[in-house]
Amino acid sequence: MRKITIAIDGFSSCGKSTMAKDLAREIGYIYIDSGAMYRAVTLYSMENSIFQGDRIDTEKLKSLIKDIHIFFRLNPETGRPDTYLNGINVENKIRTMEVSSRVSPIAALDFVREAMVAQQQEMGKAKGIVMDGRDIGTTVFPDAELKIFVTASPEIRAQRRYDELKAKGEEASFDEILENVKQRDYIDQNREVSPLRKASDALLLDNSHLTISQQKEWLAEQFERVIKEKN
Ligand SMILES: Nc1ncnc2c1ncn2[C@@H]1O[C@H](COP(=O)(O)OP(=O)(O)OP(=O)(O)O)[C@@H](O)[C@H]1O
Ligand SMILES: Nc1ccn([C@@H]2O[C@H](COP(=O)(O)O)[C@@H](O)[C@H]2O)c(=O)n1
Repeated sequence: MRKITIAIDGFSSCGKSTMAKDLAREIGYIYIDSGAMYRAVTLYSMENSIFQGDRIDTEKLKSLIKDIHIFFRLNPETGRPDTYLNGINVENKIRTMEVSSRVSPIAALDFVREAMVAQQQEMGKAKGIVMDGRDIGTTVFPDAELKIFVTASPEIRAQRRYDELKAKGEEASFDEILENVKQRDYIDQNREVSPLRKASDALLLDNSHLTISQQKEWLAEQFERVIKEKN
């Protein structure tokens, strides 16, 4: 059966990776969390004095970007891919609030996007991939056979993230998370390069009132429909 490319975009913390990972596992496709790549560049920037307060030394980052190597490896315990930055597993480190609060300005830099998009396109060359992010259906894989754009209210998204952090035993403030979600949405939608937009041919999914299993079922139906059409 011919494999396809699946692009899942949308606002922060709305459940894109939850849906994407589950679908990829069930259909035997590769799953790539493109946000993890921007988070890894941000962590690298934090660890290499590229941030001076909130200011980003863009010239320094530009000169070092070729030294940033990101890859994913399946974690047999979680059954999910972990993110590696220059050979080190940074999966937990890139999910902190500090990284979340710094990632969108880094992801707005044209040379950072150019480097990440090139790697993402390389990963998807052979198709059979589910990638989630902000510009997958518009820029990375404009010819993807199945495109989804996910949304939910900021309050619902912040609550989901808050619950997740609490369940992991991490310190979390609902107000701080809500502020971060809104701030990232704003930067992601208003940046010059590849702003967050629904691709004109993407299906819109507002999952504010859907359970994880309902959205999973909906996505599986969309996949089955497209696969039938394409084969
Ligand atoms: N329909 C849903 N109902 C309730 N919780 C959900 C739903 N979908 C996802 N979640 C939970 O919401 C949280 C955020 O989901 P997820 O990490 O998949 O979002 P995301 O869109 O990939 O976020 P980010 O953009 O930050 O990477 C997770 O804790 C996940 O379990
Ligand atoms: N294709 C993408 C994916 C992500 N970003 C930026 O990275 C941030 C973190 O992404 P998460 O999916 O982990 O939330 C996100 O807020 C965007 O700023 C991007 O620009 N393009």
